[in-house]
Amino acid sequence: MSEQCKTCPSNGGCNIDPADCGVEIEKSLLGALNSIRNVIVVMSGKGGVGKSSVTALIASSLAKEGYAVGILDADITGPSQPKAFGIQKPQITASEYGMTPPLTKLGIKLISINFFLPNEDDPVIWRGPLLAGAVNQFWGEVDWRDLDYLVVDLPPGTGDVPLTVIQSLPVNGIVIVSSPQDLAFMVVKKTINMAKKLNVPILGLIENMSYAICPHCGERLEIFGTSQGAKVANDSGLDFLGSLPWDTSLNIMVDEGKVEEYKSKEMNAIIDQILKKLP
Ligand SMILES: Nc1ncnc2c1ncn2[C@@H]1O[C@H](COP(=O)(O)OP(=O)(O)OP(=O)(O)O)[C@@H](O)[C@H]1O
Repeated sequence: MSEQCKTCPSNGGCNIDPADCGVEIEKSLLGALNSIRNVIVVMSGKGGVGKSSVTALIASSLAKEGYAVGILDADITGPSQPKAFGIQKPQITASEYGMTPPLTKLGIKLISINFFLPNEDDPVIWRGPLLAGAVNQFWGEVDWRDLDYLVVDLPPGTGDVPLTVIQSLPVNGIVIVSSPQDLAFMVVKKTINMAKKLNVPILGLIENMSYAICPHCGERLEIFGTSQGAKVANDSGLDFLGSLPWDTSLNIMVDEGKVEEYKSKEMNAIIDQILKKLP
């Protein structure tokens, strides 16, 4: 493996000739022009509660408010941001200031390990230190320039990558995402305790898939069990940022790469709260 491949996030896992890939960059200038005002980390205790979708919605809502926004997809083994935003196989260019992140339709700067894999469905089978190394490179070797908000999508749980991000990035606030299942709340408490132990401010809890609205009668149905978000937040001394409904149109938009087009009054109310905490 060439020296250049060793410092690349794909870690030699692609087939591109190092002479053609454009990521050989002078270390000293990497990230030198970056000025990131707020780093928001989105965590969940358990997989599948909608953390990546919520990350995409937070970033999209902030971009719609006119802020300069980036997304660091730190869910290295299960990256889903490229699909949600419909960015597949972008040509990544680089300058002496680092890799230039591709832009979404709203102009959100997005970086994800998927951009460096030969095929988007290739698995990333790395141990903790390599995963953590990729995240550090995405932070320090991407040419983010001026951002009002960098939203970080973490893998679920409290493993190596969440620990690396929380300990090595200047995190301004954590958003915790859960869903109404008992198990999800049991594990979400572990996440809350981890953030508390590491002394990083928690912006609050969002309960996703909290309920569904019957398309026929408009009744609010608690399909995943009784909503517990407000109670768990209250018991843990956290602010409850709000609930998001199960909404098939969100599911479809994420699948079609059009998450930026999703409109939600519930999300708008959540963003208002986040902006009050991190203006
Ligand atoms: N509120 C919602 N309404 C409808 N579908 C949703 C909602 N939230 C998430 N989904 C869908 O549920 C699936 C899982 O969501 P997502 O990938 O965001 O979860 P995750 O917690 O990030 O998962 P992972 O642990 O694998 O990273 C996706 O297909 C997504 O479109």
